Amino acid sequence: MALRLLQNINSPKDLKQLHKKDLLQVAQELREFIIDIVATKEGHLGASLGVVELTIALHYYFQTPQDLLVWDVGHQAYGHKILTGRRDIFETNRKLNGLSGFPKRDESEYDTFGVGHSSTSISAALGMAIASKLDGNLKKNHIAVIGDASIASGMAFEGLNHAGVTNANLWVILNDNAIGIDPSVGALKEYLSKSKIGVKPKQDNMIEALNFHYSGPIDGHDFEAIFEAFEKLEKVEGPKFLHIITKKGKGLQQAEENQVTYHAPGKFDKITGELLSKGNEKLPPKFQDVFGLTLVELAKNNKQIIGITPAMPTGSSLKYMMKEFPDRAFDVGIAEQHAVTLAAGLATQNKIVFCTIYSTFLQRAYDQLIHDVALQNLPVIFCIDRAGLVGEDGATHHGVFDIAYLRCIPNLIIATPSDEIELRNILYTASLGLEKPIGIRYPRGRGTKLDWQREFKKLTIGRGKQLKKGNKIAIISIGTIKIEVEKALDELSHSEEVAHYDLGFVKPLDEKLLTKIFKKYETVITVEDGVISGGAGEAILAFAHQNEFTSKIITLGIPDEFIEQGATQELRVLVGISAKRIQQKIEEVLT
Ligand SMILES: Cc1ncc(C[n+]2csc(CCOP(=O)(O)OP(=O)(O)O)c2C)c(N)n1
Ligand SMILES: CC(=O)[C@@H](O)[C@H](O)COP(=O)(O)O
Ligand SMILES: [Mg+2]
Repeated sequence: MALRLLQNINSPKDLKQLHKKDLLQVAQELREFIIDIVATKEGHLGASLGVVELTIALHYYFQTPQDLLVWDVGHQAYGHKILTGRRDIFETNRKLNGLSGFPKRDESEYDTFGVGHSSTSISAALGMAIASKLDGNLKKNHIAVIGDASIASGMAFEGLNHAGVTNANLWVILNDNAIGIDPSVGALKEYLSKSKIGVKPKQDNMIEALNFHYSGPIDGHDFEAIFEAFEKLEKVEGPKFLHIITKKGKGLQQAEENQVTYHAPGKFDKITGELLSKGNEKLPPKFQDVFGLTLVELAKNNKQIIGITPAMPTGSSLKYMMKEFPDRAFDVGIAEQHAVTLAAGLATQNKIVFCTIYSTFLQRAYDQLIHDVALQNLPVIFCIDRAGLVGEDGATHHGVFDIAYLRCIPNLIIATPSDEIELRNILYTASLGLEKPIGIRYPRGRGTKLDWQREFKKLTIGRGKQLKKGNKIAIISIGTIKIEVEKALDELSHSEEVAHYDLGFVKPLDEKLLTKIFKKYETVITVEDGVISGGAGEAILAFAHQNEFTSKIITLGIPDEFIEQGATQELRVLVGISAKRIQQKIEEVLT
């Protein structure tokens, strides 16, 4: 690919040397460059393709990095990274020790705010704008770029609400492509689509009602229209709002036509756009599909069952229930707090609610979990997806805090199924009706069992089990990290000395089983794919201490630091919970 212009753009300064008429060529080259790299290195595609013109226009018109640009979520910031000095290392995007897939303050002065979770941009940019004002810096622009799905989140509205009563030099640019990862939902989406086609009378403009100077909607792929809007809004004081319409996936036909798939498509042919993933028929299922398909099975037999996802129907596989039972399965948009309290409300009316949320996004709804669910002991079933290390999304997305942040909440059961069968059985058990809320955590990706659709078995809450006998050391694994322990034991020369237990539940702990273990073994090693501080291993340590057991206890898990991006397996090696590292630890103890 010839990068006639792009190859000479090492910073926005270089971009500004070009004539406006050259920007179309830059846009074409930038698109090709993004497609070229994402086709082989993988990552988020559609969102960055959709904002190519906007990205170029922002860096051409404004004085970045003095003017502060905040990307919401940041999955659309690939063009921004490439134009701000990271073109030649962009192929390391999302790889171990490479560029982060999201803007990150440590990485570049152009990355003004670390992102990954959505809907933070307006608050962050407003904070910067207020600080500039206090410092007497009245010329500085502060620009939040936010998508139509992200702006529907409560947090974005909190930011708009505040900004509207300030005179801050804040720009909010709404990149409206009518889709999140899945199609956008809700009344705001309807409002936006009406304003696009001019059905809404001007006086009904809700953004103007919030005291913003509003401009739009305009074609976000048209440089002239963008510059004209920038010039117009620059003249007014106080918060400004520009509504642009773009197409997600713009420039790659397949990505434009299949926007859900091409949000993050994996490897694909850069010319045809054809996906390169092989047929999946012979592979074990994804945990998400075990969840989603099992839920459909359960919902068929029980009309009280309801499903909820905040904005991740495809990722979580709730899409299966949404298709089969559209009246009982809800995508509520990027609204984790609402999702949890909605679940609580439904549970007060005796509905059996399965609320599926990525572990990292459940952090958003912590108070709702405590105040609305646990405190009232409402038996909501939280299906905590993407638990553990998630790989290339990195520090913003790893689901490593959940055990620690859930363990301290009274009433809450924490289940850590160790494979697909256990997941299926705990979903079934929960559907029969529990007296308390439960969090069921499982990881991103596939399990190991092709024959997972076995007959349901009711589990006893709080019961762990022995998987392998041994006489010297006991390994207790928590959840699906069991597989790494099994591999470690397979390759161990003195494996008869090592027993293996599956904890099953972090809360309540299987005290009977733990008592047996501590009475028998000199050394106990716990292995989890969550943080050590406050994790399951520490729960076991506390149990041993309280009961005056004297075995040596070694806790393996995520150390007290943020883990960056990389392949999940690479990261497991790094933190010491891969099969090899567990084996080394056992050998250390045995010698
Ligand atoms: C708090 C939170 N919930 C969910 C997500 C997952 N997520 C990432 S991007 C995205 C959709 C964003 O859509 P939009 O804001 O319209 O941007 P677009 O992808 O269309 O550019 C979602 C749901 C997230 N990053 N953060
Ligand atoms: C940017 C973002 O938050 C999502 O696109 C996330 O990367 C999805 O993760 P999964 O690929 O695990 O569904
Ligand atoms: Mg969108």
